[in-house]
Amino acid sequence: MSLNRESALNVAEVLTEALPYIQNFSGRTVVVKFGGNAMVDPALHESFARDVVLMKLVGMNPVVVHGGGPQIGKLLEKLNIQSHFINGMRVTDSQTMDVVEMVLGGSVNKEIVSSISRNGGKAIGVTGKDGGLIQARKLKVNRYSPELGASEIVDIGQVGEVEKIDTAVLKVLIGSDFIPVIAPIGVDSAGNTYNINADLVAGKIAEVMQAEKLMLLTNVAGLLDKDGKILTGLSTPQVDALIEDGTITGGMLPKIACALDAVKGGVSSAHIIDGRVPHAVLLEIFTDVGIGTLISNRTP
Ligand SMILES: Nc1ncnc2c1ncn2[C@@H]1O[C@H](COP(=O)(O)OP(=O)(O)O)[C@@H](O)[C@H]1O
Ligand SMILES: CC(=O)N[C@@H](CCC(=O)OP(=O)(O)O)C(=O)O
Repeated sequence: MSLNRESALNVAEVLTEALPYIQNFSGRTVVVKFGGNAMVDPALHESFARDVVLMKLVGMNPVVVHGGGPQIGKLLEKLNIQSHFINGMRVTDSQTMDVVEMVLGGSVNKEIVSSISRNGGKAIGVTGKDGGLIQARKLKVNRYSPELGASEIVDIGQVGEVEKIDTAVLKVLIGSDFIPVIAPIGVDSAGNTYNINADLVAGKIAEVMQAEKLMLLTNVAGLLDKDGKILTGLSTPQVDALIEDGTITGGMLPKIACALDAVKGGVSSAHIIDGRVPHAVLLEIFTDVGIGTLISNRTP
């Protein structure tokens, strides 16, 4: 692409504006969760990969955790396997688990690794089974039952929560300048495999790595109120009230919970941002343009 003098000056301006951010974040870990909904558009997939490569080139340590809910849904549908969600979690029997592992650990993971490689980065794809990265246990889900008039624990199959992250494999990869690309599948000490919501994995990884930022890319502009306005800078009690009055539901539930947990656990800030915006990651990191919902340990 050739630039005229005016646009070349704009480029120079943008680069100098980015300088303090590059200096501040150099050597810091940034965990980026690439949601399944945000990755359906090939052009956006490519711009995401370029952003990650650029972050690495300017000295940050990006760690990618990916979802793949819609991609899992498509294959289940093809195979005529019914699927449903409780509290934003996919009910996972053993047949569904096989499909989840195939899609997350296989096609989706390798597609992201390939697009990062195509754009000049060195990525390595792993699932939580590799190097014992994600030790999991069965998730107990509490759901309000109108029949009982109280909440009850429901069994949603092989759905897990993170018990422990063993960072050894991540440190080896980052130390050798690879970009880790992580599929949210965990395993327990008995060898049982678990399907884990990708937001929860991203939050825990950000916490144990004491990341500078946790960025959750999704298919909405951020956390929205009932009128569709973006909410930002929220405290835990405010979030609890929004869950209680039904403003936050479905896939936004694990997202907001893990963002709050991550900042409580020492991550400087968590961002829920619109993955449908080209270069959403770069805009968030290198500019003052506040996009999406920010949750930081500086909120009241
Ligand atoms: N208050 C809210 N603000 C924004 N999105 C919400 C809210 N409550 C529920 N949602 C739903 O959460 C979805 C995002 O979660 P999810 O579908 O799991 O995305 P991803 O695949 O990116 O993880 C949105 O598309 C929206 O349907
Ligand atoms: C337990 C559970 O719900 N696991 C998710 C894992 C993938 C995921 O989290 O994908 P997104 O980020 O695209 O939603 C699922 O089976 O869909």
